[in-house]
Amino acid sequence: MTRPASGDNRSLAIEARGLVKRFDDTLAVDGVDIEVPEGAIYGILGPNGAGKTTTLRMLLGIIDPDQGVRRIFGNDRPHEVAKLIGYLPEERGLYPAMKCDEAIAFMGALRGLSLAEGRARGRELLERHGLGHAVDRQIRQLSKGMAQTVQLLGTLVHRPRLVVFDEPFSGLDAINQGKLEVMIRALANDGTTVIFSTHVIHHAERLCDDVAIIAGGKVPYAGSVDVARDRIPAQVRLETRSGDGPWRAALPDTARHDAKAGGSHFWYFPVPETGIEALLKPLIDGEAGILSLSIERAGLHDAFVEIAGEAAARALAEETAAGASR
Ligand SMILES: Nc1ncnc2c1ncn2[C@@H]1O[C@H](COP(=O)(O)OP(=O)(O)OP(=O)(O)O)[C@@H](O)[C@H]1O
Repeated sequence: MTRPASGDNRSLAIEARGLVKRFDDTLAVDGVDIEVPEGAIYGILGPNGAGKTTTLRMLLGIIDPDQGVRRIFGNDRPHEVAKLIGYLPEERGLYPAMKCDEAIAFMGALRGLSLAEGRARGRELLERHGLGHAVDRQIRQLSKGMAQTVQLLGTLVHRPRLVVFDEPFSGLDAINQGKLEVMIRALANDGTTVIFSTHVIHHAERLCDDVAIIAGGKVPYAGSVDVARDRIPAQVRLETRSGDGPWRAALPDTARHDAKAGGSHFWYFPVPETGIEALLKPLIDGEAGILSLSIERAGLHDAFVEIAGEAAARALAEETAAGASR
């Protein structure tokens, strides 16, 4: 099933306006507005301490905002719709003595599911996600990644309409991160709305229809990933055999030039307003010797730098590197 593009008239799973939260002298969240359409995969992207967890907790009603409103499926009292929501908190943890199916059933019971139903569904979920062999194992006998997957499955046991994952990729190896991406896409394909926080740009870029970029408690951008990327003009990457000649006049003065040891030359510049075709004739007639030519669209990383600034992007990159080496 193809999901509709963001920005259409779907109803909103989450609507937050002007959320503010202060802890003593820390302004953790400073006027956050977000809109999450039903069925979307939505990312809250930002470095450590940006306000991601505080925002998610306010959306869920775990804490109340000092100012602002939030509506979940149109209801401004999140507790009243708790049974429609699955939540993976940043602090992971299940009771170590419980067996996997019991742990999932327990999480279901907290959302109104009977224990028998929760256990049956837990077994089904474990089987479907490659953990059928672990059904009767206690949580304490699992690896950290497996325990985290069980907790994730526990958030789905009651078939929520909305799932809220706080840094769901942290603590998972690359294989389990890949499986989680598949799971998130499958949830959205079935109509479940997914909102997750992350400090890793490529998870947001690969998965999300929409993102809120958050830094220092503020959201300088909330909207479509594609629109964010298109804020930066696409770049031409041209490789030529020749390094000079009359054809150079066809390139903008600002083109960046790299001469390679192998003898070829690279030129980087924004796609000219006249289009790429107008460049080709002077290059060919002037015998520039075109070796390669491509148009490269900006990634979400470039957009993040533009929107949130170098310092926030550096903080994000440092956390990603630290996470990879843990
Ligand atoms: N209960 C609290 N008491 C005091 N300060 C808090 C509390 N919770 C969060 N903060 C502060 O609010 C700011 C935002 O924290 P928050 O946890 O929302 O950020 P985050 O983007 O989720 O970062 P991280 O990924 O590191 O958790 C930080 O400066 C944090 O220290």
